Amino acid sequence: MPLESSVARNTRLRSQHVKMRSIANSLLPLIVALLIADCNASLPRRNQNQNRTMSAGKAFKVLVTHPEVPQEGIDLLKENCEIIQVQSVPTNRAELLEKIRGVDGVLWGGHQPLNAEALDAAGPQLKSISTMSAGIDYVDVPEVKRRKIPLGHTPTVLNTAVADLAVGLLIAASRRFHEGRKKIDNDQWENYHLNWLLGQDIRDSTVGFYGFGGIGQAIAKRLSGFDIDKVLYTTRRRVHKEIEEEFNAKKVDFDTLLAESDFIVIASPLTKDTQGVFNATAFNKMKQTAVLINIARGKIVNQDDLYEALKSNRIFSAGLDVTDPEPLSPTDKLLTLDNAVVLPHIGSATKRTRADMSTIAAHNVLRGLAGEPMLSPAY
Ligand SMILES: O=CC(=O)O
Repeated sequence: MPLESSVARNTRLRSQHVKMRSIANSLLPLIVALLIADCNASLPRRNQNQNRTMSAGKAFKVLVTHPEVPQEGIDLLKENCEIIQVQSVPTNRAELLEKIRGVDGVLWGGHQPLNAEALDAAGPQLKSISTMSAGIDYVDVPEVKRRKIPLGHTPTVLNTAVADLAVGLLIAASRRFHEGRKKIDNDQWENYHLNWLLGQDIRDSTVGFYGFGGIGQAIAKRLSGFDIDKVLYTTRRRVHKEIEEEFNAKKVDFDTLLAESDFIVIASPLTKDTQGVFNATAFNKMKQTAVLINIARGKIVNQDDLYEALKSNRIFSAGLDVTDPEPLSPTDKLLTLDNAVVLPHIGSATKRTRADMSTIAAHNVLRGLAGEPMLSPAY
């Protein structure tokens, strides 16, 4: 039998990896459902016993810090816990600090600071907290850790919603949607010019990811249908070889990412190391035709420098779901630009995703109360 050539072998292995990964991806919702079912089965029994020994009432008091947390999560908590809920929107800090006093668990349903002030107000009996977000830059994690309080968050369930939106922004920014719409509004429809509103092609492009975790990979998966040439990524740690193979992705340093990418997608957490890294120096290293997408956190970009880079056409355009600050003022200079597509931080804003986020957050809280590992621990 002829020996298989190394090219044929690599192709076969790559196709096996892709198949395995696609099976794993399609099983993900099932795995989450099974985990949830497992929680449903185990936690009530445990807590019913605790209720019995406590003889009356629910075992735990849980504060939900937002009145609009989807019912799915509230119903889960209600089975075992007495719920106290903040009623004000936007959250009134005084109400939150008053209601948090003496609770055992907290479902932190907004992006207001979760810090020593809130933890002190709660008191030492607090044993479990979950945010309802992937990013936790508004949480003083060292302070929560120091008090040994389990902390959960809700990554993964929002990957697809955020990735869909990122692709939308990438197309909108590269094909000048915002500028085109303004032309209609201003009665400047000039399509008798052949070179009117020409954009950047996605096909054959190099897409660079600053941060290549679950959300970055979900975006790359979607873009693989757009005939892109290659994926570069900059992260602290290299991702698994199988993932690199699946997306034809290569880890590069930041300067290479800037210099070689046609599209740069920011998909990393905001930390002291990532804050402001996309500044004038970085924009000056990018291609003049480059499109910048940010679905992560506004503060990773120096927004004044971005404004200058867009205004002077140093880079082609930007698509931003996140800004600094949020909400952005309606008079912000960024909004005057034709080549900036700006959205009001709606990456995870779909009905199903919000419901899933509340479900995972509720299970995190219940598991923390039961002294069990959370579904998605934040540390
Ligand atoms: O930005 C949204 C999140 O971090 O969940």
